Amino acid sequence: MRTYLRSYFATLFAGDLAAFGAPPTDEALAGHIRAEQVSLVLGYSFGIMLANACNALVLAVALWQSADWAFALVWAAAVSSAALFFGLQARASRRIAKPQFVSRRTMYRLVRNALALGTAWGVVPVAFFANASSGAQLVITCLCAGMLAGGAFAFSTIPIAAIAFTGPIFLGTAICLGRDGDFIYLLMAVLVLVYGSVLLRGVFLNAFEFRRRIIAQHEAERTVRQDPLTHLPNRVAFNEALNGALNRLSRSSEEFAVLLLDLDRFKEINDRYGHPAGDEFLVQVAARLQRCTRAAEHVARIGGDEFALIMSNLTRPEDALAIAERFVAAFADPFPIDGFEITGAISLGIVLAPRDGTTSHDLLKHVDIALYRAKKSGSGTICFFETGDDQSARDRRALQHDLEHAIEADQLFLVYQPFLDIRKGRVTGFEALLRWQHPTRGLIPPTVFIPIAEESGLIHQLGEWVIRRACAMLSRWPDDIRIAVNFSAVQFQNVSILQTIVEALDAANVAPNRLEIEITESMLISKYGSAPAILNGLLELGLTVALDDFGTGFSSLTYLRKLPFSRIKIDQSFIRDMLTQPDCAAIVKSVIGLAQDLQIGVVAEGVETADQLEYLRQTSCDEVQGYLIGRPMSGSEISALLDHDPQHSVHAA
Ligand SMILES: Nc1nc2c(ncn2[C@@H]2O[C@@H]3COP(=O)(O)O[C@H]4[C@@H](O)[C@H](n5cnc6c(=O)[nH]c(N)nc65)O[C@@H]4COP(=O)(O)O[C@H]3[C@H]2O)c(=O)[nH]1
Repeated sequence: MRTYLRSYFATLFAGDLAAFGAPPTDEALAGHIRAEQVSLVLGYSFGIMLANACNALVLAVALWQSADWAFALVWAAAVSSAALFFGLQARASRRIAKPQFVSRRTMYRLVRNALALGTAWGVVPVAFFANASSGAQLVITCLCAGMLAGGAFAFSTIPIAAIAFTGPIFLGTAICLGRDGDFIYLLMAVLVLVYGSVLLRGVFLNAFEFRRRIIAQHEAERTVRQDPLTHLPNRVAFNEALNGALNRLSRSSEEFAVLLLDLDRFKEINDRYGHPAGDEFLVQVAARLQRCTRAAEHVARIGGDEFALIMSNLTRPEDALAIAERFVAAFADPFPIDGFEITGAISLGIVLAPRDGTTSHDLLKHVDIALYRAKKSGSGTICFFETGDDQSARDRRALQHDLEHAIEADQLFLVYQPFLDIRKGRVTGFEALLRWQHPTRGLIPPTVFIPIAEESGLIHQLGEWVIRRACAMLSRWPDDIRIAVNFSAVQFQNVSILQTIVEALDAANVAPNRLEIEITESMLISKYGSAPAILNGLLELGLTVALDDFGTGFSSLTYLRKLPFSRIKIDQSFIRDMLTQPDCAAIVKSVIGLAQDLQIGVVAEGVETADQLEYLRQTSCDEVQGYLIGRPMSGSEISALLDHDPQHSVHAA
């Protein structure tokens, strides 16, 4: 019972209408309602307090001739200075941004102040009415009535504060009127009672309506600011929180950190296990991330697989690192979804404000750059932003700018690396590899500029150029020679590539089966929806498709069964180590066996030594490619080579 009463009174004095039968809310929402109530009261406070001070002075003047003038003067001085003090305080706090949450303690203080001021006015009829002149009595009556109405209006959203303020005035008036015993005064007392109850009823109706409106508005805002899947704050809420943190930084130098997290290989999970499983994965990730943070901090989901956290009041950068490490550790255990154990991982970028920026634009740009470096360094990496990062981002942008003009400036060219049929000892074709001769930076390798082209979308233009150039070159070579062209995952976004291929083959007048497209494993499970359509389109056109870098990506055995590849290319990392590491040798042997069983060709990439070639010959590998057979060469070198040896019997060195 005691606990019940204690909790009831705590709710009552916190201005919560649940104490008067309204449905209870959680503390976060209750705090938000209190913030709205207090903000409204503060809005009126300065004017009302000024009126209080004036009224107190009017009363002192009206009682100047009365026997109680000295007490009235002291009373008026105390009330008007208290009213002015509170009024100025209210005005000052209005200048500060409106809080989203107000504690119960603040509301207790407000109710207490209302009671104190109400009591001060309640004293007036009791202490001064009897000895006052009839004119002064009229002034007292008017003032009390005005105070009652004003108080009820000011506290119309907080009934308990309205009761605390008006209650003593009603009581004082009732005592004053009842004490005399005069019938007219008794009638007046009844009138005051009726008047009071109508006033309070109005206060309650208004307060309930106000609360209902705030809750509805809060719900609406929550849907705008909340990610519907994970129920975490979304990008809108995150941006607001970031602006709030920046405001606090400028006002009170409160430092903070922004952590940006990206799920590694989320697209693969989505594609492999289906979208419902992908959604469930995100929900579980959100819950694990939220468990790693401090109570007042909320991880936000700001993109498909991107999460962010603002760590306010940061004392040391190590604190941000500690949370980041907790995030990484949260992925140690797999996620149980639909009977599967799905493993996940994240990469993280961190910026510190003000060190890394004092505007949201700079901070977001820099955290993105830090995340980019983290992702490049591999899963589970955490990177703080470094000034050098900015330089490398600028470099990337400059390179992208130059790449935009590289085709028309004739800076791109293809080199060709041969495939050797081991059994026949002759060249069967060449892989076209793109090169960029930059006017000032020299020769830039594709591993540098292809990712930039992919990120910027330039790859479509580049890819089309490569296809046309490769087909044109192919037309100069014998009919039994094929050419292989690399395809990026991004190119699978653009169905028009099929048209380009048809046009290029037509223009060069070469048979489609001489053109091979090399795609990587990761492309098969890429996010690009049109991938299967384009793959089938390629096959329908009569092209062959090779699976590049086999063994380095996600297991694509299922795809091997589903899609009619003509060749698998074993990644060079396995070839490099197969003579020293038994596991690599086992993988090479089983991939060759697999290709034979599936009746498709198999090429070993990166063959550099005669021993490697011999081993591959013994394991019945079909074709090899690597520096031992030939480095990438220019078109004219290849033409000269083929002209010189019509049988293409280029033997290994
Ligand atoms: N250490 C060693 N390396 C060898 C050996 N034999 C060949 N290589 C290199 O291995 C890479 C093989 O190409 P990739 O796996 O398709 O990997 C290619 C491919 O993914 C991409 N790329 C090249 N040209 C194009 C293109 O036109 N379009 C697209 N989308 N990507 C391209 O750039 C990657 C790198 O190309 P490159 O720098 O030309 O590097 C080439 C080649 O020069 C060897 O015996 N030892």
